[in-house]
Amino acid sequence: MRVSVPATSANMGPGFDTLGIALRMKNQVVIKPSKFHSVSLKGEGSNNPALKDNNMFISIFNDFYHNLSTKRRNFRFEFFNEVPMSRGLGSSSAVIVSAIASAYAIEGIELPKPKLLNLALAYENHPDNITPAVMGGFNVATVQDNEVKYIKKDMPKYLKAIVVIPNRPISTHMSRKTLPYKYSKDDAVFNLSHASLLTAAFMTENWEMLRIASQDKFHQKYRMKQMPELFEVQKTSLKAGSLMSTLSGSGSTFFSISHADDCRKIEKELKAKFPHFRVFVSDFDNYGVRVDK
Ligand SMILES: Nc1ncnc2c1ncn2[C@@H]1O[C@H](COP(=O)(O)OP(=O)(O)O)[C@@H](O)[C@H]1O
Ligand SMILES: N[C@@H](CCOP(=O)(O)O)C(=O)O
Repeated sequence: MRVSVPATSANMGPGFDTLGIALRMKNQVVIKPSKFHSVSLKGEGSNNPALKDNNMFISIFNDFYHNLSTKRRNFRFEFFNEVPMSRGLGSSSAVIVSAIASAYAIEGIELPKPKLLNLALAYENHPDNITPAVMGGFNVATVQDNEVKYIKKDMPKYLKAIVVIPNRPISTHMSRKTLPYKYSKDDAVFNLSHASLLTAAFMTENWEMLRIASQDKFHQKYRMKQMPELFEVQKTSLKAGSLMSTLSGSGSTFFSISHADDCRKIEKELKAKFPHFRVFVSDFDNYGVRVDK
């Protein structure tokens, strides 16, 4: 059985804890019944031996598997990870979503995506990464009475993401602590109006509006101060023709969107200016978590 979950970019500027989008890069796990428990890792995390013994995926999988099954089978878990950890690309959401989906699938129990999304909420209390991880596409999400309420929009193929991954991580947990405890009414209205405009721009495919609508006063500048080169990444990307360029989740990755015709030029300029960062073009994912039995 194989489960794959896409990377996600949350916030998208002003949509703090609300907006998120799924990218084509993904984490995959292949699970096979086996005599003994074993774990193999390829890609991101493979140089971290601790992940073989103390792995968030295995502990969430076990929580669900032990609840769903009376049998005590052992499994071989083969991980193929493309989503870097603590870089603002939703690695923890990818792990949570794939572990829950895997436990149900291995027991042959149907798990509708909205139910999976609500189960994932117990492990990550903001819905902006888990929603696109489960559903794919661009999503607006909120939590009401312990349920995620969301609206999804598929992304067109003629738009691409340009992803800049710095060589240093930022932990989401630590990064949230750097944010102000309170915001002024002006800042609240600024973010409310920009997030609303950004959402409307996605829904109506008014891409030229993204540059203005993606501005934020809630979190980016506080977080980007931890890695000041990110201000230059944003400037370079916008100058080279991006439609929008925002911190991805809590960082450190920077996420831009452009027309397909412009993406290689933007990628080239970012690569030339930031040779120590990983820069690449990605398609969007419109499907979300995928289970192949
Ligand atoms: N592939 C993985 N396998 C196991 N645990 C993972 C994996 N990816 C992420 N994690 C867990 O998630 C944590 C990173 O979460 P977080 O700081 O929220 O990063 P991100 O911004 O990528 O979601 C890691 O320290 C690790 O505990
Ligand atoms: N809304 C959250 C999003 C965190 O995303 P991640 O990919 O960095 O885990 C936040 O801004 O803290």
